[in-house]
Amino acid sequence: MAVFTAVSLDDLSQWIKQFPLGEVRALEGISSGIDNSNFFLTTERGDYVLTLFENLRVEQLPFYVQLMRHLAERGIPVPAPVPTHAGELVVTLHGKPAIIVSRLSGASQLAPGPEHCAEVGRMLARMHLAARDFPLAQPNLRGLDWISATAPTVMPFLSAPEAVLLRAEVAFQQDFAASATYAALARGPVHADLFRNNVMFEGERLTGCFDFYFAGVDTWLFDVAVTVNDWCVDLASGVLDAARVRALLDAYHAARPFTPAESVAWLPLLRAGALRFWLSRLYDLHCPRAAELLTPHDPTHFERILRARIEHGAPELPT
Ligand SMILES: Nc1ncnc2c1ncn2[C@@H]1O[C@H](COP(=O)(O)OP(=O)(O)OP(=O)(O)O)[C@@H](O)[C@H]1O
Ligand SMILES: N[C@@H](CCO)C(=O)O
Repeated sequence: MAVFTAVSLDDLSQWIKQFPLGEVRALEGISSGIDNSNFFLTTERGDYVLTLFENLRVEQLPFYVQLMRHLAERGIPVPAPVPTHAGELVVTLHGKPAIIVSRLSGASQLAPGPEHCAEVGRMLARMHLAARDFPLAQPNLRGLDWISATAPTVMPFLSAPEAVLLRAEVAFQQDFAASATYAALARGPVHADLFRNNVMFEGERLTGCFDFYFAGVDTWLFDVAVTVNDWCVDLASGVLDAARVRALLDAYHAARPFTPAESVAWLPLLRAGALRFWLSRLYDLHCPRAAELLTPHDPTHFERILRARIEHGAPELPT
């Protein structure tokens, strides 16, 4: 269950008047999602999603919400936040910051083929280019600073082989982040969590992506790595599927060509992407938030992916 704050039709009848959306017709809690309370909202004007932020700090929200607006205005298929009559995008409901965004059509594609991966690669490149002139900046809050600070917290819970791998990979990533190759990588606002469950499809047509609440400024290639590590792996083994990797990378490259520095950085950043989610899943498993009711994601999946990248490498980027 993922409606942490109950909201009723009655609660909304006055509240909705600050938006140009007419009367509320229906409200339905959304059961997936682990961070926020989400509702499908139907009004006289159409279909929307209402989100109440349970954990994010209010000062973090402008980056995410303005980024969605910026991308939507440039034709990237992401939820468009609806402003109030007064022009506010974030308002309070039951004491929590809340937004209303447009509802995307379609459904997740949890068993993607190369054609789906090509759509994702194309959209990701277009998104990176469209965000180049986004004026707000916020670092990736799950970047290397967070990784370096969090690794010692989970270390006491790990087996000896896990601890050896985690210590070695954090050191490897710290060295790589200090290199000239890393400094040469293109950067900008990135989604940073573009997993299968955050993208919608109708058949083979991508209809949109959502969940920008891990977005931040980081290297574009890190975003590609996070995306490939989810969309192009065999979920049982963590092994990359060559056809899906090729489809995603070729489509990205056609819209935003990879640079020579990115070719050198590709394997280290695939490892960085695996490390980031291995560690966040370890943290959620061993250090759960108070009153956490949800089943944590399995960390061993990303440990396997990290070991597979270290041992077997990865297909090269297109040039
Ligand atoms: N704009 C949208 N259009 C259509 N469906 C949406 C939209 N936003 C969210 N959803 C639906 O709500 C669900 C939960 O949303 P979301 O993933 O953003 O929540 P969350 O609490 O941040 O979850 P998590 O952190 O687990 O990804 C999604 O799986 C999707 O089905
Ligand atoms: N995509 C994350 C969940 C948080 O969005 C994971 O699979 O660990």
